[in-house]
Amino acid sequence: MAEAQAFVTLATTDAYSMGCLVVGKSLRRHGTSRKLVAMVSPNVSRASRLALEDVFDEVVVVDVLDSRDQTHLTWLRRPELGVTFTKLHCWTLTQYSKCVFLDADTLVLCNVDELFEYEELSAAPDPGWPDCFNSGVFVFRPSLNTHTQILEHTAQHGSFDGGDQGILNTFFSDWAVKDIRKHLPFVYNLTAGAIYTYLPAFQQYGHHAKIVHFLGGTKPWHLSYDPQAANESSLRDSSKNFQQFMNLWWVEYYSQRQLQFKKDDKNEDYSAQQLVSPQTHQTPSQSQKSSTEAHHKEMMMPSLPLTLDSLTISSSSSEKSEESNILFDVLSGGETEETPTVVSPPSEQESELTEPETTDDSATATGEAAAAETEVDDLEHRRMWEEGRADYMGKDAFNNIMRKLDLFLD
Ligand SMILES: O=c1ccn([C@@H]2O[C@H](COP(=O)(O)OP(=O)(O)O[C@H]3O[C@H](CO)[C@@H](O)[C@H](O)[C@H]3O)[C@@H](O)[C@H]2O)c(=O)[nH]1
Ligand SMILES: [Mn+2]
Repeated sequence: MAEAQAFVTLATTDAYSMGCLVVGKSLRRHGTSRKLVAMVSPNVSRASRLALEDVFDEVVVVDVLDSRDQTHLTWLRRPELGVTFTKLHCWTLTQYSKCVFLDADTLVLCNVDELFEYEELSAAPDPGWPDCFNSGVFVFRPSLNTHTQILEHTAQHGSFDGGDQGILNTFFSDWAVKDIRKHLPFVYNLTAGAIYTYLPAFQQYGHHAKIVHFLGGTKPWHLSYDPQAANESSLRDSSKNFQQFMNLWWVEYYSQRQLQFKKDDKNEDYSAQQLVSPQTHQTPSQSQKSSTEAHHKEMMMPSLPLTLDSLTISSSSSEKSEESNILFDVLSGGETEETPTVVSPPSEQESELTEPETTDDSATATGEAAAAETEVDDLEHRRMWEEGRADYMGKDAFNNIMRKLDLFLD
């Protein structure tokens, strides 16, 4: 019997592949010891697949299953969700004994390997109808038998919402009442909507968030990075919080470090590797570099009006705090020469990433000196960050991040 365990995600388009990339990178950042699997449909471009192969242990091609259930999907006002039936193929991954499925629109904020202690089918309540579970994050056991049963169930009963969530909730129909141990805490599937509907609860418990889920029609890849928006005084607090998660998604999207770990240390203990300081990293080989560059050129990217690699935080000793070190870690994100610098907004005709412009030498030099100075502290703080003890969702941490970004961008 298979012993290995894996996190699994899915993309049937290049846009959702961007989401998968962030899911994979955020899992690696937090030192998961489990395998990473991306299921993609045959129409996903080669460039997207290559990018995913940099991060995931396996990129598995699966056929698209489509509900074509327009009536129900129209109720949900999401005609595109029929394709989420494809998710049901995750039960065929029988090379793994247990898996955790993560929607492509999720972002992992700390190590969540403890999810593998849960049994099939464990999931968090859906905020819209808490007696249903949300199918964006769930624990399952691959089994061809279960796969067939679910497909038969689907053929017979359809899906009450037109998507996979409707099917899975009627298939695992006793989830609401049978076994409370199969109810994942909401912090494993914190939906953006909950921030709006119950802000005081978010303020009380939000800093325990472990996985954010950008449920709904607007995904992070539809919006661009906007450090100002999160500080807009006219915005309600809930919108600010949402924007901050959105910005964090972009920071992860552009981070480079995980790619090197995957390439250099495939199948090694990533958490141990991540304790290595940036200065002692092996320089990425030319082939790695060109594959990453190719990915950046070929992947469709919305505009990112930000110079991420220049965002090295100059931390004067008086300013040193856990948050600023974490920020250093998040934003510096790896070898500077590899990260795209200035990303110009794509023109109407051209959706590809525009060639990076030259970096401001003096800014980079100052940044590097500061980075070297704080190396020792960075290691310790990085370790805490990797262990998920960073609490960067805490108010101060986030304010600090936004303040630093604003300072830089001014
Ligand atoms: O064109 C698509 C649409 C979806 N997906 C995948 O399917 C997942 C679910 O779609 P998503 O757009 O994330 O749906 P949600 O907005 O999260 O809506 C809810 O409803 C869906 C349909 O029931 C469930 O799959 C979700 O888990 C549930 O959160 C995505 O994350 C992707 O992994 C694709 O690959 N291509
Ligand atoms: Mn989703």
